[in-house]
Amino acid sequence: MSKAVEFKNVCFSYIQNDDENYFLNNINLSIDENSYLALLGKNGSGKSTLIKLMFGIEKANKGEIKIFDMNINEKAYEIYKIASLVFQNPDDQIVADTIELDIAFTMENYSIPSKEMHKRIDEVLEIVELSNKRKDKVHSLSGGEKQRLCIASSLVLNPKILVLDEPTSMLDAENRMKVIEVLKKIHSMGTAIIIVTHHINEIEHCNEVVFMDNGSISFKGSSDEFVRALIKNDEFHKLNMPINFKLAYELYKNKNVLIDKDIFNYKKVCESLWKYV
Ligand SMILES: Nc1ncnc2c1ncn2[C@@H]1O[C@H](COP(=O)(O)OP(=O)(O)OP(=O)(O)O)[C@@H](O)[C@H]1O
Repeated sequence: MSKAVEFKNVCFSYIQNDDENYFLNNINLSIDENSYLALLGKNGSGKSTLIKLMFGIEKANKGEIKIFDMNINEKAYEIYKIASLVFQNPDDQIVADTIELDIAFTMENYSIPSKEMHKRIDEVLEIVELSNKRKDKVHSLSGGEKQRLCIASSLVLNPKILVLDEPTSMLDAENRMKVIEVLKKIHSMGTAIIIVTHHINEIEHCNEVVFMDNGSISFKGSSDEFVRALIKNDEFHKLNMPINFKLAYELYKNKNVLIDKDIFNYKKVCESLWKYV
């Protein structure tokens, strides 16, 4: 299986010529091409920094970063064809007045023929469920729709990996779910996904989790393993845990009952709780 992302012994500091106090110190990370990975961690733990390095927005002081076997420092143009980044705030990303022009922008940069461009705009709008808004002005969209437009624009070149930095942080629960449904669809079509998020329940849809703490990777494993780690280990409780995890943690600690498989099913979590109250 190909590696979508590989970090080898990567060190990075925001302070120039600082070779002693790296913020990211010796990061080794390997992400498979079929991964749907959640990147978690407290504020300031280094999640966005890792993403910026992945896209060459910041340069590593030491080590090597490869996207599908291509070095980010040598093959940036080729990498941007197969790797797309979606920012937290859609307004940082949207460049045109209308939806179709915004989606066309990247394709124009890569000189895609006009006929193909029109076809691709239809396809990506269908994926994000905005087909009926093709001719609309961007300013008429809701926050959730704008975020889905950014996802559509990031899909035009059919990327092999899509990276999203807190795409749901500005959205209400309903719009968050819509974005998640779109991401599930994109993953099922064969695109690797990395999503930075503070919403722990979003790991339900992921197959892998990376947890960052103060510039280091302190956990990498399957989402099932991470669920069990959250329930069993005190160390993660500095996070803002959702109520289902808090209840599961208390049940495990006080009654030695482990609710891991049903953790995302509130009814089942409550049923387990009722037995002990
Ligand atoms: N351009 C910059 N110059 C200097 N320091 C920076 C810069 N960008 C980020 N930092 C610092 O690097 C550290 C990690 O920041 P980063 O944005 O990667 O964290 P994060 O985990 O994404 O946080 P959040 O969840 O709040 O978005 C923080 O201490 C931050 O202040």
